[in-house]
Amino acid sequence: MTTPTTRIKVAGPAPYEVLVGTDLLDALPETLPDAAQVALVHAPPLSGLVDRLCEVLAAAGRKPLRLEVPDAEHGKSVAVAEQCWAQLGRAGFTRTDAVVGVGGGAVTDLAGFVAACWLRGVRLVQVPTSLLGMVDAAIGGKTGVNTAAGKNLVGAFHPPAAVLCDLATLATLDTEELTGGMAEVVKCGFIADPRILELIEADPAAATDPAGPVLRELVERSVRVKADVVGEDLRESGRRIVLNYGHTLGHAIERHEGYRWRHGHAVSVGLVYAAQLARRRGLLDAATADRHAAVLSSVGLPTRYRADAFDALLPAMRLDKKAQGTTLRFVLLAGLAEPTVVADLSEPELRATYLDVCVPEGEQ
Ligand SMILES: NC(=O)c1ccc[n+]([C@@H]2O[C@H](COP(=O)([O-])OP(=O)(O)OC[C@H]3O[C@@H](n4cnc5c(N)ncnc54)[C@H](O)[C@@H]3O)[C@@H](O)[C@H]2O)c1
Ligand SMILES: O=C(O)C(=O)C[C@@H](O)[C@H](O)[C@H](O)COP(=O)(O)O
Ligand SMILES: [Zn+2]
Repeated sequence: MTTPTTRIKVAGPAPYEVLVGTDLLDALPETLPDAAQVALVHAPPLSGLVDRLCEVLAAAGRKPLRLEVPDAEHGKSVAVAEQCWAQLGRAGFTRTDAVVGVGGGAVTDLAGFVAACWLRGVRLVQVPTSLLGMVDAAIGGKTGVNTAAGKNLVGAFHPPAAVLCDLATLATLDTEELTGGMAEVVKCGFIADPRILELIEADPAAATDPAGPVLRELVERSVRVKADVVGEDLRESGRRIVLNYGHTLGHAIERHEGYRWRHGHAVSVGLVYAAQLARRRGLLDAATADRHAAVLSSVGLPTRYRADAFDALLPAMRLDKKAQGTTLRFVLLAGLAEPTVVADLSEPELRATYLDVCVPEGEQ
């Protein structure tokens, strides 16, 4: 069923719109005026959707170029980006041509990085097809790949010219992937829009129904939170850091798991950890801290991690992009929707709080 399209503006040096609705795929050519060639970066699970986008582009007189890449985090590497650049070179891709990322956050991060580097930056449109991609990864211009050193350590800021969030594409998304996306939705609830938390708490099943109105409202609210922040601070020189709530431990867990854990699942544990750090500090009341695990587990997200992992996680946390020199910086809450940055956390404090989020020995 076709539904009205919501248009959410993202401010900044080159403003753009995030469109949320259904049947948005036909809108792709108009987001790319003058592009003769359009490279569609996608993983195998989205090849059917890319067939349709190729037809739409061809009907509009554009030449589509399919760049199929390995799925999920396997595609998010310098080696895969290099293969994409080789294909762009063979096709004679110029600065008036464009790159489109079609898929989950891993593909939109990779496609963005490919576009940011080719000829030092060509036009990019994102067509996110996972919940996480729609509410977070495809918006705001953070692009990048993983390296042996860690998660997203190589990348560039390269905002898209448009983002098309076609909710109908969520119909084929695996339930666990949808659940992963809910971690970033919950993050938006805690850092900026508590109505998100109320909607999930009122009916977690409705909140995770991909065809239902509640999920649409959650997507729109989360997009507004992200758009508001990145529109003000594209390059993370200030406020944007709040979007990293839960990610210091989250990224360390992803690396520790060799990227076999989903991003959202790792961030979920990271959110609970950050809440407990704030509670121990006396920054956050116990009820709001405990609300984190309650709302995250209500939608099926994990809230605990291995008890024996802290010594491996700490050095990974130190590689976080928020670190300044040897000082780790955490985004914590000083109240509901009151994010703040805390830099003076000691190792004993980090270790003691880890006990609050770890699975007891013997249950791992
Ligand atoms: N740039 C940013 O601001 C930002 C923000 C948040 C997360 N991220 C990154 O996003 C990535 C996680 O994204 P994700 O959770 O979307 O995971 P993902 O990209 O790995 O996708 C998960 C799986 O779902 C499949 N999939 C996606 N859409 C589908 C659909 N409609 N139907 C069927 N299968 C579909 C994918 O092919 C993949 O197998 C991480 O790499 C994370 O670092 C980036
Ligand atoms: O957009 C942002 O800024 C974020 O921090 C959003 C995060 O959800 C996202 O996972 C992002 O990729 C993390 O960025 P990083 O700079 O910590 O790699
Ligand atoms: Zn994230």
